[in-house]
Amino acid sequence: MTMNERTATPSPSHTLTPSDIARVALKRLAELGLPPTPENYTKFYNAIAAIKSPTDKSSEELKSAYQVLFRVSDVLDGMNEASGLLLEDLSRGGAVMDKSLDTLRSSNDPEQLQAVLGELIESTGSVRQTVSSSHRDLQELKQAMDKIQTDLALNRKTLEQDPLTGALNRQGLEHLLAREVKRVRRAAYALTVAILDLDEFKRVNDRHGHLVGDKVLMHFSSIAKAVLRESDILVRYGGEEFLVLLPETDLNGARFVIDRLRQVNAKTPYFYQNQHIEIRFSTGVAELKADENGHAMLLRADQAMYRAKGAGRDQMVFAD
Ligand SMILES: Nc1nc2c(ncn2[C@@H]2O[C@H](COP(=O)(O)OP(=O)(O)OP(=O)(O)O)[C@@H](O)[C@H]2O)c(=O)[nH]1
Repeated sequence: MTMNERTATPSPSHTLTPSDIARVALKRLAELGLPPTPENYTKFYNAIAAIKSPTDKSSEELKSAYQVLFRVSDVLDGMNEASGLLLEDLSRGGAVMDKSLDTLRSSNDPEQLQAVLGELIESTGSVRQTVSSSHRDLQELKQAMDKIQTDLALNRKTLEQDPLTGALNRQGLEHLLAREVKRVRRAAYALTVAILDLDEFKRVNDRHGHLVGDKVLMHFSSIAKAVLRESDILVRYGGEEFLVLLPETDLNGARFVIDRLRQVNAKTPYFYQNQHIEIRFSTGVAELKADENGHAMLLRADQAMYRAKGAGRDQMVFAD
Protein backbone atom coordinates (compact mmCIF):
# COMPACT_ATOMS: atom_id res chain seq x y z
CA MET A 1 0.00 0.00 0.00
CA THR A 2 1.35 3.41 -0.87
CA MET A 3 1.20 6.29 1.54
CA ASN A 4 -1.43 8.03 -0.57
CA GLU A 5 -3.68 5.00 -0.51
CA ARG A 6 -3.73 4.88 3.26
CA THR A 7 -6.59 6.51 5.05
CA ALA A 8 -6.06 9.32 7.48
CA THR A 9 -7.59 7.11 10.19
CA PRO A 10 -5.11 7.02 13.05
CA SER A 11 -3.45 3.68 13.74
CA PRO A 12 -2.53 2.67 17.30
CA SER A 13 0.89 3.56 18.60
CA HIS A 14 2.68 2.13 21.62
CA THR A 15 4.04 5.40 22.86
CA LEU A 16 1.78 8.12 21.50
CA THR A 17 -2.00 8.31 21.37
CA PRO A 18 -3.56 9.11 17.98
CA SER A 19 -4.38 12.62 19.17
CA ASP A 20 -0.72 13.09 20.24
CA ILE A 21 0.38 12.04 16.77
CA ALA A 22 -2.20 14.28 15.12
CA ARG A 23 -0.95 17.21 17.18
CA VAL A 24 2.67 16.54 16.22
CA ALA A 25 1.69 16.13 12.56
CA LEU A 26 -0.20 19.44 12.52
CA LYS A 27 2.65 21.17 14.35
CA ARG A 28 5.16 19.91 11.80
CA LEU A 29 2.95 21.09 8.93
CA ALA A 30 2.63 24.53 10.52
CA GLU A 31 6.36 24.71 11.20
CA LEU A 32 7.10 23.89 7.59
CA GLY A 33 4.49 26.31 6.31
CA LEU A 34 2.78 23.50 4.41
CA PRO A 35 -0.98 23.72 3.88
CA PRO A 36 -2.83 21.20 6.10
CA THR A 37 -4.43 19.43 3.16
CA PRO A 38 -5.71 15.89 3.84
CA GLU A 39 -2.83 14.52 1.74
CA ASN A 40 -0.13 16.43 3.64
CA TYR A 41 -1.73 15.60 6.96
CA THR A 42 -2.02 11.88 6.15
CA LYS A 43 1.61 11.71 5.03
CA PHE A 44 2.85 13.29 8.23
CA TYR A 45 0.47 11.37 10.44
CA ASN A 46 1.59 8.03 9.00
CA ALA A 47 5.25 8.96 9.01
CA ILE A 48 5.13 9.90 12.67
CA ALA A 49 2.99 6.91 13.66
CA ALA A 50 5.38 4.56 11.82
CA ILE A 51 8.41 5.97 13.59
CA LYS A 52 6.87 5.90 17.02
CA SER A 53 5.81 2.26 16.75
CA PRO A 54 8.15 0.60 14.23
CA THR A 55 7.59 -2.94 15.51
CA ASP A 56 4.01 -3.18 14.29
CA LYS A 57 4.75 -1.59 10.91
CA SER A 58 5.59 -3.47 7.74
CA SER A 59 8.94 -2.72 6.19
CA GLU A 60 7.08 -1.11 3.30
CA GLU A 61 5.41 1.35 5.66
CA LEU A 62 8.69 2.15 7.36
CA LYS A 63 10.35 2.65 4.00
CA SER A 64 7.63 5.16 3.04
CA ALA A 65 8.00 6.94 6.37
CA TYR A 66 11.70 7.08 5.84
CA GLN A 67 11.29 8.59 2.38
CA VAL A 68 8.87 11.25 3.62
CA LEU A 69 11.29 12.25 6.36
CA PHE A 70 14.15 12.48 3.96
CA ARG A 71 12.08 14.82 1.81
CA VAL A 72 11.19 16.89 4.85
CA SER A 73 14.82 16.99 5.86
CA ASP A 74 15.77 18.21 2.39
CA VAL A 75 13.19 20.98 2.67
CA LEU A 76 14.59 21.93 6.06
CA ASP A 77 18.12 21.99 4.72
CA GLY A 78 16.96 24.40 2.03
CA MET A 79 15.13 26.59 4.55
CA ASN A 80 18.13 26.65 6.86
CA GLU A 81 20.34 27.79 4.04
CA ALA A 82 17.84 30.40 2.85
CA SER A 83 17.31 31.87 6.30
CA GLY A 84 21.07 31.90 6.90
CA LEU A 85 21.52 33.94 3.74
CA LEU A 86 18.69 36.24 4.73
CA LEU A 87 20.37 36.84 8.09
CA GLU A 88 23.63 37.69 6.40
CA ASP A 89 21.85 40.13 4.07
CA LEU A 90 20.07 41.82 6.94
CA SER A 91 23.26 42.11 8.97
CA ARG A 92 24.98 43.72 6.03
CA GLY A 93 21.99 46.06 5.44
CA GLY A 94 21.91 47.02 9.13
CA ALA A 95 25.59 47.88 9.12
CA VAL A 96 25.14 50.10 6.07
CA MET A 97 22.24 51.93 7.70
CA ASP A 98 24.18 52.44 10.94
CA LYS A 99 26.96 53.98 8.96
CA SER A 100 24.56 56.29 7.07
CA LEU A 101 23.03 57.49 10.33
CA ASP A 102 26.49 58.32 11.71
CA THR A 103 27.20 60.32 8.59
CA LEU A 104 23.90 62.17 8.91
CA ARG A 105 24.60 62.98 12.57
CA SER A 106 28.02 64.35 11.87
CA SER A 107 26.84 66.43 8.92
CA ASN A 108 24.18 68.31 11.05
CA ASP A 109 21.21 67.27 8.88
CA PRO A 110 17.72 68.16 10.14
CA GLU A 111 16.62 66.38 13.31
CA GLN A 112 13.44 65.11 11.79
CA LEU A 113 15.31 63.21 9.11
CA GLN A 114 17.52 61.65 11.76
CA ALA A 115 14.45 60.51 13.66
CA VAL A 116 12.98 58.90 10.57
CA LEU A 117 16.22 57.13 9.82
CA GLY A 118 16.51 56.05 13.47
CA GLU A 119 13.05 54.50 13.27
CA LEU A 120 13.99 52.77 10.06
CA ILE A 121 17.05 51.27 11.64
CA GLU A 122 15.09 50.20 14.69
CA SER A 123 12.55 48.38 12.59
CA THR A 124 15.32 46.74 10.59
CA GLY A 125 16.79 45.56 13.90
CA SER A 126 13.51 44.02 14.98
CA VAL A 127 13.10 42.26 11.62
CA ARG A 128 16.60 40.99 12.06
CA GLN A 129 15.69 39.66 15.51
CA THR A 130 12.61 37.89 14.19
CA VAL A 131 14.56 36.23 11.41
CA SER A 132 17.28 35.27 13.83
CA SER A 133 14.85 33.55 16.17
CA SER A 134 13.11 31.70 13.33
CA HIS A 135 16.54 30.64 12.16
CA ARG A 136 17.14 29.18 15.64
CA ASP A 137 13.74 27.44 15.56
CA LEU A 138 14.56 25.96 12.19
CA GLN A 139 17.87 24.68 13.48
CA GLU A 140 16.15 23.04 16.45
CA LEU A 141 13.64 21.48 14.11
CA LYS A 142 16.45 20.24 11.90
CA GLN A 143 18.15 18.66 14.92
CA ALA A 144 14.91 16.90 15.84
CA MET A 145 14.61 15.60 12.29
CA ASP A 146 18.21 14.37 12.37
CA LYS A 147 17.42 12.46 15.55
CA ILE A 148 14.37 10.88 13.93
CA GLN A 149 16.52 9.90 10.97
CA THR A 150 19.07 8.26 13.28
CA ASP A 151 16.27 6.32 14.97
CA LEU A 152 14.96 5.27 11.59
CA ALA A 153 18.41 4.09 10.52
CA LEU A 154 18.51 1.90 13.63
CA ASN A 155 15.04 0.57 12.86
CA ARG A 156 16.10 -0.16 9.34
CA LYS A 157 19.08 -2.13 10.62
CA THR A 158 16.72 -4.26 12.70
CA LEU A 159 14.43 -4.74 9.73
CA GLU A 160 17.34 -5.97 7.63
CA GLN A 161 18.53 -8.59 10.09
CA ASP A 162 17.54 -12.23 10.43
CA PRO A 163 16.43 -12.58 14.07
CA LEU A 164 17.62 -16.19 14.45
CA THR A 165 21.20 -15.89 13.24
CA GLY A 166 21.86 -12.16 13.27
CA ALA A 167 22.96 -12.41 9.62
CA LEU A 168 21.40 -10.01 7.11
CA ASN A 169 18.08 -11.02 5.61
CA ARG A 170 17.08 -10.71 1.95
CA GLN A 171 15.98 -7.12 2.35
CA GLY A 172 19.37 -6.24 3.78
CA LEU A 173 21.00 -8.03 0.89
CA GLU A 174 19.06 -5.94 -1.64
CA HIS A 175 20.38 -2.79 -0.07
CA LEU A 176 24.03 -3.93 0.13
CA LEU A 177 24.08 -5.73 -3.21
CA ALA A 178 23.13 -2.50 -4.97
CA ARG A 179 25.85 -0.64 -3.05
CA GLU A 180 28.54 -3.24 -3.81
CA VAL A 181 27.70 -3.45 -7.50
CA LYS A 182 27.98 0.34 -7.74
CA ARG A 183 31.37 0.23 -6.02
CA VAL A 184 32.60 -2.43 -8.45
CA ARG A 185 31.57 -0.27 -11.39
CA ARG A 186 33.44 2.71 -9.93
CA ALA A 187 36.61 0.98 -8.77
CA ALA A 188 36.73 -1.96 -11.20
CA TYR A 189 37.49 -4.64 -8.66
CA ALA A 190 36.02 -8.17 -8.47
CA LEU A 191 32.80 -9.04 -6.63
CA THR A 192 31.90 -12.66 -5.98
CA VAL A 193 28.88 -14.33 -4.45
CA ALA A 194 28.66 -17.79 -2.91
CA ILE A 195 25.34 -19.48 -2.16
CA LEU A 196 25.62 -22.20 0.47
CA ASP A 197 22.79 -24.65 1.05
CA LEU A 198 23.08 -26.99 4.02
CA ASP A 199 22.89 -30.63 2.92
CA GLU A 200 20.02 -32.83 4.05
CA PHE A 201 19.12 -30.46 6.80
CA LYS A 202 15.65 -31.98 7.02
CA ARG A 203 17.30 -34.98 8.68
CA VAL A 204 18.65 -32.78 11.49
CA ASN A 205 15.14 -31.51 12.19
CA ASP A 206 13.60 -34.96 11.88
CA ARG A 207 16.14 -36.57 14.20
CA HIS A 208 16.61 -33.87 16.85
CA GLY A 209 13.64 -31.56 16.49
CA HIS A 210 13.17 -28.09 15.02
CA LEU A 211 14.60 -26.24 18.04
CA VAL A 212 17.89 -28.12 17.77
CA GLY A 213 17.76 -27.44 14.01
CA ASP A 214 17.55 -23.74 14.89
CA LYS A 215 20.61 -24.03 17.15
CA VAL A 216 22.54 -25.74 14.38
CA LEU A 217 21.69 -22.87 12.02
CA MET A 218 22.88 -20.35 14.62
CA HIS A 219 26.06 -22.36 15.15
CA PHE A 220 26.79 -22.51 11.43
CA SER A 221 26.18 -18.80 11.10
CA SER A 222 28.62 -17.99 13.91
CA ILE A 223 31.29 -20.20 12.30
CA ALA A 224 30.77 -18.40 8.99
CA LYS A 225 31.04 -14.98 10.69
CA ALA A 226 34.28 -16.06 12.36
CA VAL A 227 35.80 -17.26 9.08
CA LEU A 228 34.73 -14.31 6.94
CA ARG A 229 36.45 -10.96 6.75
CA GLU A 230 34.86 -7.88 8.28
CA SER A 231 34.02 -6.57 4.81
CA ASP A 232 32.36 -9.82 3.68
CA ILE A 233 28.59 -9.91 3.92
CA LEU A 234 26.74 -12.90 5.36
CA VAL A 235 23.05 -13.26 4.51
CA ARG A 236 20.48 -15.82 5.56
CA TYR A 237 19.12 -16.31 2.07
CA GLY A 238 16.48 -18.93 2.89
CA GLY A 239 15.64 -21.41 5.68
CA GLU A 240 18.86 -23.47 5.54
CA GLU A 241 20.47 -21.45 2.79
CA PHE A 242 23.14 -18.78 3.30
CA LEU A 243 24.69 -16.31 0.90
CA VAL A 244 28.10 -14.71 1.19
CA LEU A 245 28.94 -11.57 -0.74
CA LEU A 246 32.69 -11.19 -1.13
CA PRO A 247 33.80 -7.71 -2.18
CA GLU A 248 37.25 -7.34 -3.77
CA THR A 249 37.40 -11.10 -4.21
CA ASP A 250 37.65 -13.12 -7.42
CA LEU A 251 36.79 -16.80 -7.97
CA ASN A 252 40.14 -17.98 -6.60
CA GLY A 253 39.66 -15.91 -3.46
CA ALA A 254 36.13 -17.28 -3.07
CA ARG A 255 37.41 -20.84 -3.42
CA PHE A 256 39.89 -20.15 -0.63
CA VAL A 257 37.22 -18.68 1.68
CA ILE A 258 34.70 -21.48 1.11
CA ASP A 259 37.37 -24.19 1.57
CA ARG A 260 38.40 -22.63 4.85
CA LEU A 261 34.76 -22.50 5.96
CA ARG A 262 34.36 -26.15 5.01
CA GLN A 263 37.41 -27.09 7.10
CA VAL A 264 36.40 -25.09 10.16
CA ASN A 265 32.82 -26.35 9.92
CA ALA A 266 34.03 -29.98 9.73
CA LYS A 267 36.20 -29.49 12.82
CA THR A 268 33.56 -27.76 14.95
CA PRO A 269 30.24 -29.59 14.74
CA TYR A 270 27.37 -28.57 17.00
CA PHE A 271 27.44 -30.51 20.25
CA TYR A 272 24.10 -31.68 21.60
CA GLN A 273 23.34 -34.29 24.28
CA ASN A 274 26.78 -35.85 24.08
CA GLN A 275 26.76 -36.14 20.34
CA HIS A 276 28.10 -34.13 17.47
CA ILE A 277 25.66 -32.98 14.84
CA GLU A 278 27.69 -32.75 11.68
CA ILE A 279 26.46 -30.75 8.73
CA ARG A 280 27.85 -30.22 5.26
CA PHE A 281 26.90 -27.80 2.55
CA SER A 282 26.77 -27.40 -1.22
CA THR A 283 28.01 -24.18 -2.77
CA GLY A 284 27.50 -22.29 -6.02
CA VAL A 285 29.89 -19.44 -6.77
CA ALA A 286 29.65 -16.66 -9.36
CA GLU A 287 31.75 -13.58 -10.07
CA LEU A 288 30.05 -10.40 -11.32
CA LYS A 289 30.50 -9.96 -15.07
CA ALA A 290 31.01 -6.58 -16.67
CA ASP A 291 27.64 -6.66 -18.45
CA GLU A 292 25.36 -8.13 -15.77
CA ASN A 293 23.54 -6.81 -12.73
CA GLY A 294 23.72 -8.17 -9.19
CA HIS A 295 20.59 -10.28 -9.51
CA ALA A 296 21.88 -12.01 -12.63
CA MET A 297 25.04 -12.94 -10.72
CA LEU A 298 22.91 -14.35 -7.87
CA LEU A 299 20.88 -16.38 -10.32
CA ARG A 300 24.03 -17.93 -11.79
CA ALA A 301 25.34 -18.76 -8.30
CA ASP A 302 22.00 -20.37 -7.42
CA GLN A 303 22.08 -22.51 -10.55
CA ALA A 304 25.65 -23.56 -9.76
CA MET A 305 24.57 -24.49 -6.22
CA TYR A 306 21.86 -26.77 -7.63
CA ARG A 307 24.47 -28.37 -9.86
CA ALA A 308 26.58 -29.04 -6.74
CA LYS A 309 23.55 -30.72 -5.13
CA GLY A 310 22.94 -32.76 -8.25
CA ALA A 311 26.57 -33.85 -8.40
CA GLY A 312 26.37 -35.44 -4.94
CA ARG A 313 26.38 -32.48 -2.44
CA ASP A 314 29.22 -31.32 -0.14
CA GLN A 315 31.04 -29.58 -2.97
CA MET A 316 31.54 -26.26 -4.71
CA VAL A 317 30.61 -25.51 -8.32
CA PHE A 318 31.60 -22.36 -10.22
CA ALA A 319 28.98 -20.72 -12.41
CA ASP A 320 29.61 -20.42 -16.16
N1 LIG B 1 15.18 -25.80 12.37
C1 LIG B 1 14.97 -25.09 11.27
N2 LIG B 1 14.82 -25.72 10.11
C2 LIG B 1 14.60 -25.02 9.01
C3 LIG B 1 14.54 -23.62 9.04
N3 LIG B 1 14.30 -23.20 7.76
C4 LIG B 1 14.24 -24.29 6.98
N4 LIG B 1 14.42 -25.42 7.72
C5 LIG B 1 14.36 -26.80 7.33
O1 LIG B 1 15.33 -27.08 6.36
C6 LIG B 1 14.89 -28.28 5.67
C7 LIG B 1 15.17 -28.14 4.22
O2 LIG B 1 14.78 -29.34 3.64
P1 LIG B 1 14.99 -29.63 2.12
O3 LIG B 1 14.57 -28.45 1.29
O4 LIG B 1 14.29 -30.93 1.83
O5 LIG B 1 16.51 -29.74 1.94
P2 LIG B 1 17.57 -30.61 2.69
O6 LIG B 1 16.95 -31.60 3.62
O7 LIG B 1 18.55 -29.66 3.29
O8 LIG B 1 18.20 -31.40 1.50
P3 LIG B 1 19.15 -30.86 0.34
O9 LIG B 1 19.08 -29.36 0.34
O10 LIG B 1 18.62 -31.45 -0.91
O11 LIG B 1 20.51 -31.33 0.66
C8 LIG B 1 13.41 -28.44 5.99
O12 LIG B 1 13.25 -29.52 6.88
C9 LIG B 1 13.05 -27.13 6.68
O13 LIG B 1 12.04 -27.32 7.67
C10 LIG B 1 14.69 -22.97 10.29
O14 LIG B 1 14.63 -21.74 10.41
N5 LIG B 1 14.91 -23.73 11.37
